[in-house]
Amino acid sequence: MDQEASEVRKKVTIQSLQAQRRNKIPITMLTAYDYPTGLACSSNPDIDITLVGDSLAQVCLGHSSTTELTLAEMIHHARAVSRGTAHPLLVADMPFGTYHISPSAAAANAIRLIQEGRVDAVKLEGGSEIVPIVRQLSSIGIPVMAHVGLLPQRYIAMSGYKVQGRSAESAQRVFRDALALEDAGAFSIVVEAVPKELGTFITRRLKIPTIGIGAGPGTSGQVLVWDDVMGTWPGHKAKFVRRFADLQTPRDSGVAAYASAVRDGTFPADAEGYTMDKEEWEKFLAANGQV
Ligand SMILES: Nc1nc(=O)c2c([nH]1)NC[C@@H]1CN(c3ccc(C(=O)N[C@@H](CCC(=O)O)C(=O)O)cc3)CN21
Ligand SMILES: CC(C)C(=O)C(=O)O
Ligand SMILES: [Mg+2]
Repeated sequence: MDQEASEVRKKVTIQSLQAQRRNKIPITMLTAYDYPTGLACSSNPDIDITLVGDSLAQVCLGHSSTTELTLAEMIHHARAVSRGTAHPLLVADMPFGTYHISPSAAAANAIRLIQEGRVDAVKLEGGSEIVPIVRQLSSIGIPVMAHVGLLPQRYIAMSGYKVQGRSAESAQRVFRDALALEDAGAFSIVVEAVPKELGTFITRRLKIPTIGIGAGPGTSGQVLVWDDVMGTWPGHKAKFVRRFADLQTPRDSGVAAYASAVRDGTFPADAEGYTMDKEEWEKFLAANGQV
């Protein structure tokens, strides 16, 4: 990252995020999947956290579910995002299956994400059942962001992407999970697709910052997926998505303008190419039997 960009804002830390929570300055998190989107997140001093979400499986690689993403793929993308990241805290999702087998396997894979993927922290989906894993990672100095509520890696087990915590019993489960994950050492927690009352309640009861996605305005921060924000995701638009830009229209018109200019011969123009001294060109022609 160049000097100029990194001078815009000091590197975000776990401590500075805590301060934002305390001072009620909403935390902004946005996903990125490659070098240019990493640069774009980093270009604005008001982005606090860049997340290399496993949503990249769907929005970037065309898979139908995040469960298809491998650790090697995540490392490859995280490493690219890291090259474009200066001040934001860089977090990567641990892909499905890379942290469930045992705390030591989870640690080995998280270490790869840090060393090879060059991220600052890892994010794990799950509740009380992953407490030993979160405890292990936190205890060896790997910052863990937890993720409760709707867990996209379990869309089959949960029979689809469904709002969580709508009954008293389900809300209790999400709340207890959040408390247990904080106690296990998570530095922050994503709360996905829960009623806004619950998002606010959890935020008030926890000491760590909560980052909501479809959890209402009462969380310590918000996160959205890059392609949802930019209007380039052609798939289903969840209720919590707001499009902040429409990049699809200019993108498609760029493709169309290029194709038509090549077709009608207006591209390339004279100035869009190179020239050769006449003398050299004649020498070349003569050497090839032409006058
Ligand atoms: N483009 C994109 N945006 C995301 O936010 C996202 C991904 N992809 N891929 C990984 C996960 C999957 N996520 C999803 C996907 C669908 C819904 C969804 O359709 N929710 C229903 C809720 C229906 C209900 O229970 O009432 C909705 O209509 O909002 C929510 C989160 C969030 N993540
Ligand atoms: C939507 C966020 C929270 C996420 O987990 C992802 O992008 O994978
Ligand atoms: Mg994810």
